[in-house]
Amino acid sequence: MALLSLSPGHLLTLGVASLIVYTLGYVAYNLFLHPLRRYPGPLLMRATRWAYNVRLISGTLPFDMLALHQRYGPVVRVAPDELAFADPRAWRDIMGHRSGGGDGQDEMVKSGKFYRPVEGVPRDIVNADRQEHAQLRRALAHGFSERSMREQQPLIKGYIDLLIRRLREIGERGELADMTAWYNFTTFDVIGDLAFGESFGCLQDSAYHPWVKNIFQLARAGTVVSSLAHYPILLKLLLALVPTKFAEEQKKHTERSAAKLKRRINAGQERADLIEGLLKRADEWGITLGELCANGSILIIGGSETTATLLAGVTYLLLTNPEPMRKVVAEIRGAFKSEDEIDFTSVNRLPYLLACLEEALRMYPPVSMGLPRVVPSGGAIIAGNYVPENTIVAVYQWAMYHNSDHFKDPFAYHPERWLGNPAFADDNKEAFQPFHVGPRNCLGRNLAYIEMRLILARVLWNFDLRIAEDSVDWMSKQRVYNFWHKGELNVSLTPAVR
Ligand code: HEM
Repeated sequence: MALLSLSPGHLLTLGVASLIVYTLGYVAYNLFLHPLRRYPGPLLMRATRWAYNVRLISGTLPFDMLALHQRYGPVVRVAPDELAFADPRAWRDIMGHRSGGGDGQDEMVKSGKFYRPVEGVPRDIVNADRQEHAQLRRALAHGFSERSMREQQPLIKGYIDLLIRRLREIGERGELADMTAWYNFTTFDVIGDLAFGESFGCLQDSAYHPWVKNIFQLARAGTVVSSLAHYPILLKLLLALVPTKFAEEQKKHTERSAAKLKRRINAGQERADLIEGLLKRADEWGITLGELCANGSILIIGGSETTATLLAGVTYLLLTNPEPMRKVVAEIRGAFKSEDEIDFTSVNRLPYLLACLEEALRMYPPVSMGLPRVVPSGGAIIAGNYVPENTIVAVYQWAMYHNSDHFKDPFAYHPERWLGNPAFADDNKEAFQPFHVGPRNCLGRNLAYIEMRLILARVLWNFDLRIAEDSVDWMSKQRVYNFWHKGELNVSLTPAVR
């Protein structure tokens, strides 16, 4: 009653005062009473999540993490309820099987704030809960078996042939090729075909398909959404403000995916691709078209941008490191008599090529961010530290791999470190997990290695590459909005003289 008799001015003052008192109380709790209060970190990050969010949205988070670990040590409190780890033991403790709650049984679950299911979109293998995940993983694993991959070889080779043809045409016209785009075209076409039964036509049209463009836009918007996911009211407000044009674009995206998948279903179950295993069980498990689409889409997102990023990264690192480039080119051109001999099996006999890829995965990990997990009830021991339940925990790959505690000369490109060179004997290889560990690690790891080896070997077999002036600092100027924001990697291509 007394409130009703207050003037609007008084009500506003009261509102502001309550907000200030609440905020001060919240900050004081986080700093002095919170179960994580003893963990080190910058004051602002320990007090509120905003300092973390600003870094996430501005694309500097993976790099800032290195500076934070250098200043505060291997465990840093990066938000009131979140810890970042730069201790190699954390990989298994966070991602591993039975990484243990109080009873030593519970695995950490993926943080719903980051792996937020989208309303109306069915869950997929990446954001499914534990039980559903195990089922999906079993069904999808079929498409990643060695036998399936052998059967997929002609399809993959066809797209690499087209890539080489397009690059040759560009070279003949004396133009520069943007390798960021060309690798994206190739890997999206390959995985599009393997997951949805048809390519995106990127190589054919020498252009990004709208489906692919949409994915890149969503990744950037995702940094804002996952920041606001910690404030449900603000997130609701943001989602209500999303322009209708954007919602329509999303609707079109879903319709395009469903249409593709229907064509794949009509082609029959017997096709050596990544979705075959799921299609075979669709009736038995009652899997809907929406669920099939969601899983097809996640295969494309997980399987193309990652591989293309690494290929662009290794190409840049070789272009800016002449000695490793000379060695890898000599290895590839010395190992074969003709291009036809470069296939799934023969590329495995190129150790220096593999070392170049590993070192690129270290310096430029496609998943550079920390993918957050939540500590189960009862808490857990992570890298020797007791961490209370409900804490968000993560390992940031870029920061881990540029940490001189684990890798000698971490900012320089040394493929030799992966070939037993004694100069790098003290490197801690356990720290290096670009595909993660445990039950939710990368299902496409073998496919990724095959694609990366084949594509790089074929490009370097065919062309001498030179970096264009405008791309010399390609890597150092990048930011990360979930994905690396890569920009053009322009190179000139001259046919190799053998
Ligand atoms: C260099 C290339 C690649 C890297 C660095 C990479 C890395 C990763 C990482 C770190 C995860 C764990 C994600 C998480 O914890 O949420 C993951 C999961 C996954 N990746 Fe990859 N990936 C690559 C290529 C591929 C390819 C070619 C495919 C094929 C489609 C693929 C399919 C998957 C799938 C299906 C999952 C989810 C597995 C599960 O939840 O059980 N990835 N990948």
